[in-house]
Amino acid sequence: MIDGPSSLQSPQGHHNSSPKVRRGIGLALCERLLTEDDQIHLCLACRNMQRAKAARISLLSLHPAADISILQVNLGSLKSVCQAATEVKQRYRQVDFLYLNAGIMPNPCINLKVFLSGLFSRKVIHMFTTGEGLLTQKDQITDDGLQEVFETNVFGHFVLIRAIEPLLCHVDSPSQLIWTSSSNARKSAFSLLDYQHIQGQESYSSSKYATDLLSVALNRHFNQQIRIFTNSFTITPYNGAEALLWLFRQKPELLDPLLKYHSCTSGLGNNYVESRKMNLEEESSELFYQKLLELEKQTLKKLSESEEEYK
Ligand SMILES: NC(=O)C1=CN([C@@H]2O[C@H](COP(=O)(O)OP(=O)(O)OC[C@H]3O[C@@H](n4cnc5c(N)ncnc54)[C@H](OP(=O)(O)O)[C@@H]3O)[C@@H](O)[C@H]2O)C=CC1
Ligand SMILES: CC(C)=CCC[C@@H](C)[C@H]1CC[C@H]2C3=C(CC[C@]12C)[C@@]1(C)CCC(=O)C[C@@H]1CC3
Repeated sequence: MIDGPSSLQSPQGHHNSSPKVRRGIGLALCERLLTEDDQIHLCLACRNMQRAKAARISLLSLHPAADISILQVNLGSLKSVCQAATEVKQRYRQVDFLYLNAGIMPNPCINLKVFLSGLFSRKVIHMFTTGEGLLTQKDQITDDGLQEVFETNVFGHFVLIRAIEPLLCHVDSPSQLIWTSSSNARKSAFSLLDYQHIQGQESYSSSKYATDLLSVALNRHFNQQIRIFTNSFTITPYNGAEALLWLFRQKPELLDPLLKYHSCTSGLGNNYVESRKMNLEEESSELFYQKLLELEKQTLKKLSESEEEYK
């Protein structure tokens, strides 16, 4: 999911006659961005239009003069991602900020053994801030034949970025792409040989590590125009939006593409941003990027062939 001035943002789901506004990090970010600058144009990219409208109304109740539009996108469907990209290209000439915030962690289960041993070890704080090795998930396959967590958290965003690339790369005013990773990203959960995480049970950690790797490769390929940020465990969505808002205020050329920017909250409840070096090799990021280009080629070909069949 995406968001930002002259760009896009967070989706909401479920078929419901009176949809409630889902108060995640995406909506908190929109509120904070509009408080910072109510002249921006926000486009909320959401998978469920009812909930997108509810989010828009909620934002307008706080910022009545704000310019907010909505757009439908389901990141777990390549067809939907391609349609959304076409729509974005029709509506806008340039996207200044692209926030890729959507992410799922389906059916999480706590590994009690890891939790109990972590509780009585020196790593207890690390465990509570990263959830490292603590959670397993049950993944499933999408209609595109991909792992759902991988497609939603990584590949859907990747295809979208590439599809709207002409709106992002302007020499005179470069865009900022801010992709939500996590402190839960873990190198050992990811494998280049199984980047969709078909074989493991830590698809979320794997997908967030994949995000970190891709941010580095995208930054290189898009001529230093991409920056990544990550959250730690967030006590409230408002706190979780801290690094996202901080990045909105930064000059991209002063940021280091090998750092992740974490939203943190002190014991006294003060929010701050901390940068930490990512645990990755640039060579792996490039290899992964090439693999995704290949996957994109194959899956888009399959999609257009199946659409031809229906004609
Ligand atoms: N909460 C936390 O502690 C942390 C969160 N993060 C990351 O921050 C981001 C936001 O998290 P948070 O606000 O807590 O999570 P939420 O579950 O509240 O929000 C996630 C958003 O992603 C959307 N989404 C899910 N699947 C799709 C899809 N297929 N297509 C389009 N949109 C989709 C959801 O839409 P819908 O309403 O339709 O489901 C929802 O709006 C995620 O990337 C998450 O991984 C990182 C670190 C910590
Ligand atoms: C008392 C009791 C049963 C505590 C369990 C706590 C855990 C449920 C949390 C401790 C650290 C948390 C955490 C996350 C989820 C919940 C915990 C595992 C995330 C993995 C959520 C999504 C992220 O992106 C990062 C978070 C890191 C910390």
